[in-house]
Amino acid sequence: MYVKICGLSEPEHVTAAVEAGADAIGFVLTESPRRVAPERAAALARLVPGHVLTVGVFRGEDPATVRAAALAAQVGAVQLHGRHPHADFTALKDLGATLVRAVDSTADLRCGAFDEDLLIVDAPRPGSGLPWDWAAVRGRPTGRWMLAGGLSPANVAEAVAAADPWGVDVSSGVEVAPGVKDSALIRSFVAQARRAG
Ligand SMILES: O=C(O)c1ccccc1NCC(=O)[C@H](O)[C@H](O)COP(=O)(O)O
Repeated sequence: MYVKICGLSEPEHVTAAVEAGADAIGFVLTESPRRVAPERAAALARLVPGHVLTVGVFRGEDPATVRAAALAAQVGAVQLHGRHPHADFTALKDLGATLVRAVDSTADLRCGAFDEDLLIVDAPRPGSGLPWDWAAVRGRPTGRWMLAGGLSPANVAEAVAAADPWGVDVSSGVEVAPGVKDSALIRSFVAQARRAG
């Protein structure tokens, strides 16, 4: 089970996620209570070993803005959240970064349909922490796809059993307050996700 921990902003939580065995770590570079400046993301990314993917998260920005911020943040992946057109992914292909398309369950759920490398199937409002009907997508997404939206250490096993994803992604569920991550919850989520699949 591939595990992404998203919305990190403090060194101690980046280190906790790496030591817990997370496969990917996300830094929000768009409007959000979790937003960090690209330069801070770059400083945090320097704490991450090469086998862990660093992901810059965007929603609605144009490719030129994404490119500039991703280069400044020195992340290995860019995640475009929402209804970005195929052309946005095409425009970013030469960045050499892993491309992540993040959508809700009403979108095209074939990983690679927009030339992305990874797909996230999320709740309608990203970063909301609200569970949704994960079972409703079972069998629909193809390829390397992650389930997101309202996951937590307490429910990730249930969510994996319901949707049978390739991976999982969490933000709110490992926080003690909006935007405030908790190292124990991060460790617990990774452990529970590994156990689930
Ligand atoms: O996390 C945010 O604040 C956010 C804001 C705007 C666009 C995307 C955002 N997060 C993207 C993620 O990949 C989250 O991990 C995902 O939406 C799951 O969030 P949660 O339901 O809080 O676990």
